Amino acid sequence: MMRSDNLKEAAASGAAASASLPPLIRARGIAKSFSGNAVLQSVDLDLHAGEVVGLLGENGAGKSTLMHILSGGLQPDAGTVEMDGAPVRFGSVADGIEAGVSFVHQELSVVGALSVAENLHLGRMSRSRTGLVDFKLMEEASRALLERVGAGHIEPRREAATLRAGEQQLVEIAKAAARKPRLLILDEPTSSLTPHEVGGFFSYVREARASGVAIIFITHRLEEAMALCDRVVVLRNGAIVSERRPAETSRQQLITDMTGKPAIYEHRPRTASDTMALSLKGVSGDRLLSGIDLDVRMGEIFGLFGLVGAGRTELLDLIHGVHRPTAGTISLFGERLSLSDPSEAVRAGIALVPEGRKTAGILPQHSVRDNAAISSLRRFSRGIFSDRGGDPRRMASYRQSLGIRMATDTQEISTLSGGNQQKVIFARALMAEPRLLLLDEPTHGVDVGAKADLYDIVTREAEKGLTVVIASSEVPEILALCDRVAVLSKGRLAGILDRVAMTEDTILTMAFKEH
Ligand SMILES: Nc1ncnc2c1ncn2[C@@H]1O[C@H](COP(=O)(O)OP(=O)(O)OP(=O)(O)O)[C@@H](O)[C@H]1O
Repeated sequence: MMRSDNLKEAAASGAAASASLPPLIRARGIAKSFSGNAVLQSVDLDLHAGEVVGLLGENGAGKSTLMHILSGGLQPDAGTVEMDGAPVRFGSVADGIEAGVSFVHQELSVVGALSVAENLHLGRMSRSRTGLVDFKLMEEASRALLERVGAGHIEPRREAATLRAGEQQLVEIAKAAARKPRLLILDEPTSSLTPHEVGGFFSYVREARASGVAIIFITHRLEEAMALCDRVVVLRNGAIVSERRPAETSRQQLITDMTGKPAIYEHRPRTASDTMALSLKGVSGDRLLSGIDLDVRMGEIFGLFGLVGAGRTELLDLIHGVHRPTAGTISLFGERLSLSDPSEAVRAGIALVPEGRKTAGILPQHSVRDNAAISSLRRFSRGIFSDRGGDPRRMASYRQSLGIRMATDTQEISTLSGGNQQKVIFARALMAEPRLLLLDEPTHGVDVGAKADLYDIVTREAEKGLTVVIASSEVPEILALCDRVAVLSKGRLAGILDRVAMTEDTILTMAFKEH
């Protein structure tokens, strides 16, 4: 196992106050394989009370697997775990929780039909003296919990299904906080939070650290890891390759630790085609959008930026036929679109990579191959699995170019790491050979190296004539990829910036202007 020199020193000083005590968690020689595939190889990790440790690594590096082992959801093939110096072996997640280990997963699991308060109290409903569930008490406790994690704006009575992904994430964090854990594991907790929510969440983590909780923060956002963590551990191919302190390292160094090479993607300018691909005239609809005019040329990569609630996803939904516009017209290559559902969009040559994997229509019980084949098959036939093989050669080529990590494409998609599932969804959209590709936050959960690969592929497809519209809340993504950007604000078009005018400043100023 490779380890950097500053490693042990950093680990030891992570919690100087508790230096004389054994670490809260000491994991030694942790190994795990799936069907003969080694995912973790002899991992050693110490975690001290009162420190925030960032866990970084490429998609499929083994981060979630290691966390499942520490929290009792998986058993290691080899290795030991000690807690406060005594050996422990959690037989289940419940055992882990009992011992004070709480794991907030990447995939959300709130129960949509229940209220926020009920979700927060699942399995531990407050009861009055008469034995009835005391909703008032539950709501008050929920309000306090939500406020603690920076989610005071969420009303406890709200039905959980009506919450945004980011709000659901905060409810999950509040639920974990309620268990008063000693070790809190957070797997990509900020991927769908607004910048404001990230601020509130950071305050909670700092407060938890001050009260002695050990926190593991898994993220693909290196800036956040650098801002929040006392120590950053990098996992590569199932082994720890570095442990560093944020103040003594750089973004580039961490990327190199993760991938073995620096990942830099620069926008490649292209000459605009004369052919109009997508044209929106006075489009209103989906309750929020009003009077949108846009023209996107063939082969252009066109960004849609806006703060939460600006209408980015809603606009993509109108183009993709999820909803019909209440006014205005949408045309694709000069033909007016009148789509009544998304399957018609696929036949018209429009593919969408939707936001959020769970809602992205993956079939979790099915193989990667079946999942990748869905939309391309729909285009040519009406049955989903009429040819279950899809096009294995093209899938193999995307597997290679996107670096999709899996044992075989007959593997169930749900056994892939989160970021690799996202890449399969991306491959699926491209395999449909669309004329127009709609991307809604396409790189959530995708590691920095793979992001650069995805940008490169999108750019290469655009060079061949594919028209791309990408909604993103990440300004660096817009700047890396887009030829122009439309900024939305409260359902209206605040303005369009071309390449020369696009900077972080101009984009954000425009987005905030009418807010
Ligand atoms: N139940 C399983 N069966 C087979 N393979 C699995 C299973 N669970 C995980 N794997 C494999 O183990 C590897 C590591 O996955 P893991 O989820 O730990 O990665 P990760 O570092 O968390 O990635 P990401 O950043 O994409 O979330 C992946 O290649 C994944 O496909």
